[in-house]
Amino acid sequence: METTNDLLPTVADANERFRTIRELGSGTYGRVVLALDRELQQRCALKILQKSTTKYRDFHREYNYSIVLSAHRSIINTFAGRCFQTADAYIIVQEYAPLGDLFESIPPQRGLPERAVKTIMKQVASALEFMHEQGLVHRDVKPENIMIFDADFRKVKLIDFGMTRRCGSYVRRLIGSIPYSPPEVCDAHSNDILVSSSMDVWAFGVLLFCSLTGNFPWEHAQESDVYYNEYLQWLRHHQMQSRYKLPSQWYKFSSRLMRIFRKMLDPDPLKRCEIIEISKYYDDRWINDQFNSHRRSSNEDEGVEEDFSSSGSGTECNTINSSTTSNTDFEELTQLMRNSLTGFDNLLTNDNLKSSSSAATAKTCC
Ligand SMILES: Nc1ncnc2c1ncn2[C@@H]1O[C@H](COP(=O)(O)OP(=O)(O)OP(=O)(O)O)[C@@H](O)[C@H]1O
Repeated sequence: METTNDLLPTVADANERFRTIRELGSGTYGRVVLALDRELQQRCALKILQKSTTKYRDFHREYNYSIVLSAHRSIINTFAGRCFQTADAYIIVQEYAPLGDLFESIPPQRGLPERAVKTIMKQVASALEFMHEQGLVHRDVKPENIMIFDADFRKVKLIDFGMTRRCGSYVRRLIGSIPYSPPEVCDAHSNDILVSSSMDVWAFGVLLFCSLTGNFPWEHAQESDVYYNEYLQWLRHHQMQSRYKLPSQWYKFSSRLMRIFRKMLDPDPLKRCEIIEISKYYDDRWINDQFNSHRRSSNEDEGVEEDFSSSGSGTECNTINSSTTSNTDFEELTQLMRNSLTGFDNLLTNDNLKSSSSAATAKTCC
């Protein structure tokens, strides 16, 4: 029998201790509010998981992982002693991130400057590496789950351990996928999917692309997706050492960055690199100079790039500007995903969704 009173103190009136200030976000399983802890006179984030929609087992798992992982400097701090439950909900009390999440900071169709992305990715990679060392897989790496604490991105933290599972365990296949889902999840035939840290590596690669471009590389990592298929064709030719035109949405990246993309975004999970691999690339230039809209000078030396001038059957390479590089619109698609997370009723009333194939896929994670 499940018991709910062994883990958290039950509070009759949460308002006695916490004053709600405003809603910070909502997701599949609950909502997050900014509150003032009256006792400590400190602002904090309350993640409210309704008992009607959250099994005790799921809350218990997320709570425990959140506490254990708090030890890492790039993972959100969960205050074990302050969490509580009411008659209706479990409340996880966490430190408040004043600058919101990374999604809100990425300029759509433009992306963040290379330097900022490197600063962010170093921290996210370190957090994921820590998780993987503990034998845990996050399974929901995306910009909405990376919180920002300062304008220079020197302090960012990973949140949301609701999907986290032990490496080597099995999870039920979900219907649909999101752009961060790896191909083995998108294409899963069996009902049970083996959890592996390589899932996070794939999502990290997509996150890297999104942060640098403000676009998604594809909507789904499936051959039926034209952008994914283009990437796949290019990758296959590259592996056979034959020349093939790099799809235009990858055109701005240096050959070094394309190398790490190939290692992280390998369709075969067994061939994917570890998260730590990225650390070998921080000193390299990631964006080709002529495409770097954030650069100050245009006349710096360039590395030798691959495939740019070769002919092939891939998409025509376009000059980089906001319209030609946009494949899957980052802002629209992520907004669709966010809207969908607020409830299925909203999905049906949102005009945007009616014309988008992502509607049915938006409710799931990798
Ligand atoms: N500590 C925090 N400080 C500030 N905002 C936060 C904090 N935690 C969460 N949020 C906001 O609330 C949103 C949802 O949080 P969270 O991902 O934990 O909920 P969820 O229900 O698990 O969401 P999802 O279904 O998307 O995984 C985040 O994207 C973020 O914008």
